Parts: sequence; C-alpha cells; structure tokens
Amino acid sequence: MSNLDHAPAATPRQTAILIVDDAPAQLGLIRSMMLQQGYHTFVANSGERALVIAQRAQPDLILLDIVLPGMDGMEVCRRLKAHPSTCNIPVIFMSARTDTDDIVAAFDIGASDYIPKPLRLAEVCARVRAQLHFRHTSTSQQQQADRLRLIVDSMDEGLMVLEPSGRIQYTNPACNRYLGYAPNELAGCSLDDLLAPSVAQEYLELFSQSVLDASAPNWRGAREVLIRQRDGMLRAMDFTLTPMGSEQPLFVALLHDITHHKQSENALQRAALIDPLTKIANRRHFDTFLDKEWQRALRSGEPLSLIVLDVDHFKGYNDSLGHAAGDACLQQVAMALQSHALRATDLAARYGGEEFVLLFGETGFEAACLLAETIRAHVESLNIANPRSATSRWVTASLGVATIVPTQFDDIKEFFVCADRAMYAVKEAGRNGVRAVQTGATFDTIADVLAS
Ligand SMILES: Nc1nc2c(ncn2[C@@H]2O[C@H](COP(=O)(O)OP(=O)(O)OP(=O)(O)O)[C@@H](O)[C@H]2O)c(=O)[nH]1
Repeated sequence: MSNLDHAPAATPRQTAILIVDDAPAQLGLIRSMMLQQGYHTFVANSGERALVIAQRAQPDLILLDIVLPGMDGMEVCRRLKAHPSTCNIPVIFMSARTDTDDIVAAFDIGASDYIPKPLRLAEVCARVRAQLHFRHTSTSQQQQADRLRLIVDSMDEGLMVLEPSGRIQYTNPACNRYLGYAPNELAGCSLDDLLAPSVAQEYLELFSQSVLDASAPNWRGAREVLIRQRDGMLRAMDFTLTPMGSEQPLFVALLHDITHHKQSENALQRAALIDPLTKIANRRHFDTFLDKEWQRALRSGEPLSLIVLDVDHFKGYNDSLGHAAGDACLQQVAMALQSHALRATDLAARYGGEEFVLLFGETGFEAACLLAETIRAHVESLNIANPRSATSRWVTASLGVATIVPTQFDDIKEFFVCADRAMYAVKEAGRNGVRAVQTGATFDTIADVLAS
C-alpha cells in the first residue's frame, strides 16, 4: 500500500458566514437559518468584534446590521473594505433604514447587497446564495487569470498583444528581456518602432484586412523577422501572429529567438561555399559568382575576365614528396591566388584537384593578361621545389585567360571552355605560361601573351 493511500482526502472548506447583529434574538434566528442551509457560522454583536472575527476567520460572506452599539455597520464595512485581507469579502447590509440615501451610501462604501428589515428569511437565503455564487464565479475567474498570467510571465517565448493600429498593448517579461526593455516600457509603442518599415507595413495591412473581414478564417502569420532591440541591434526572431478572437480586435504575437539558429545556419551556408583544404571559395561558390557577374556584365556592358590555372606536373610533386606535401603546396598556391582577387567583383576559387579559377569583373583584356602574368610569376616565386618537374626547379602553373563583353548571343559555358582551352594550349606549349583569348560575339581577335 502506498503512502498516498493513508493521506486524508482534502475536504473542501465549508462555506462560512459571519452574522453581525446586536439583537440576540435576531442573531439567533439568522444563525439557525444559515446552519439549516449548511453554512458554517460566526457571530458578533458589535462592530469591533466583527472586524476581529473577519480578519481571523476569513468568512465567505458577512451579514451586517447597520445600527450597532459603538462602531456602526457603515464604519465596519468601510474598514473591512480598506483592509487587504478582508476587502474581497462580500458584505450584505441588513437594516430597517430604507431611505434611498442610506442604501446608496451602503453601496458606495462597497456593500454587495442591502436587505430591508423586517427580514423575510427566504429572501435572505436567496440573496446570500446569489452573492456566494457571484463570489465563487469571480474568484475562479480571478484564479484563471492569475494562472494565465503566471504562464505568460514564465514563458520562454516573447509575447505581445497588439492593436490593429500596430500599437503594443502588452509585452511579457521574456519579450522585454529579448529586446532589452524595462517592464511596461514597450506598452504604447508601435510595431513600426521594432520592425523594418516594409515588414511593419505588411502587418498593418494584414491587421486591417482581418478587422474589416470578421468572417475571414483565423489566420496565423509566421515568419522570420529582424526586430530592433532597445540598443538598436537587430535580432532574428520567428514572429507568429494570431488574432485573439476577442470582442476588441486584438492580435497576439509570439516571438521565438532564433539568433543562435541563424548564426549556425549562416556558418553552415558559409562553410558550404568554402573549399575545406585551401579555405578559398569552392567550385559551387565560383559557379554562382560567375553567373551573377555574367548577368551584371550583360547589363553594364563591362568586360569580364576569367583565368583557369592548373599546377604543372603536380602528379610528380605528389609522387616524390607525398600527398601531405601536395596538400600544403595547394594551400600556398591558393593563398597566392587569393592575394590577387581583392575587389568585391573578383573571386579566386579552387575548381577541383590542382585546378584553380579566378574571375575578374569589369576587367578588360589587357588588364587580365597583365594579371595572369603577375599571378604566374607569383606562383613560380613561391619557390616550392618540384623535383620531378621537367619545366622548372619550382612549382609552376599554366594559365588560360578569356575576356568577354557578354551579349545575349553568348554562352557562359562557352566562355569557360575558351579559358580552359587556352590553359591546355599553354600545357601543350611547354607549361608555365599564359595564353589569353578575347571571346564572344563582339570580338573576333585572338591575342596570345606568352610569359617569360
Ligand atoms: N595532394 C593533393 N593532390 C591532389 C589533390 N587533388 C588532386 N591531386 C593530384 O593532382 C595530380 C594531378 O595530376 P595530373 O592531372 O596528371 O596532372 P599533372 O601531373 O599536374 O600534369 P600537368 O597538369 O599535365 O602538368 C594527381 O596526382 C592528383 O592526385 C589534392 O587535394 N591534394
């Protein structure tokens, strides 16, 4: 048998009524009536005594006579309502005074009801029941609201309540924490202050549509947004918006911080574009870049130059010095190439194996030839000994250059093939050199530039 089997069942507290009257007969009558109804009772024959019992016993309701010796019922009620521990206990006055002024004064100081004397017992019972029911309902509503508030306050997600104008009504502590605001500081601000103007505008349009068309199905707008923190920094968040379905058109926005997720996503994206051995751009990055620069050159009419570079006798290098030395050699060559692709419109990439490519936007034929020759000389000047090379003591490279001013009649693949063919022509001519070609519909001249 578990310990729980021995635990006494929690019994609900019996509803307790405090009856305050200085007339013993009246007090006895009301008390026996309340007992008959199944209530627990407390009695007091003075205002002072009533206050002490109310604070100690915390009754669910007080039946209070107005005319009492010493402190009268009105003063008792005033004091009950002024004290935090008794202010929520409903007070029903019982009095022979039935002037409107007396009744109004009683309600003004916080009475819940007013029963005229002589008392009709059935009426007293009905009014007590009604007040207890009302108290029970409002207490459970309050408890629900408190529970909801606790959940919202302890949520890890940020929460905002928004008006259709974009005005922020409420933000929870997580939202304030994420955005660096003090409690309540964001209330009254606008969504415009936090989102990029175009995104904020989209939301405002969405709000107004939803308000105008109440029959529209409940939508949930979820998207990634950049939200401005109090210090001006932008923070990546998932922003999910839902209409609250309340009488007042309001929207609830949930904010989920995705900064770390975004950072690792960006890191992954960057890694996907880098060659792991040489740490320069990889073929995928190069292909995208070439495509972008090609389109730009199509629009601008500026020339575009491409260099294909292949390390000479690299098989021999590997065979004589080992694969690790081969890797180190490729890294050195890559760094040398990278140092010549410095502008935003330049890119050096490892295309595969010992083959590299360099793209130079807005670069004409002569400049490209000059660059290629400089690069060839730079590779040779690295003075990486290649014992098996029939061309030189050092590691060298063969470079093919193609320059084009692309038009709609040109083909990007053909452009690449031209540079590649030029590189193979250098190989055939003895390696360690540069061959350059102007290609495309607007060129019909071919120029060869041989180094050294
Ligand atoms: N160490 C190393 N070697 C590589 C890598 N990628 C390709 N290689 C080697 O590069 C060599 C390329 O050899 P080949 O294509 O025959 O060309 P080559 O010996 O350079 O001769 P030519 O191009 O005609 O001058 C092969 O032995 C490949 O194994 C790499 O990442 N690391």
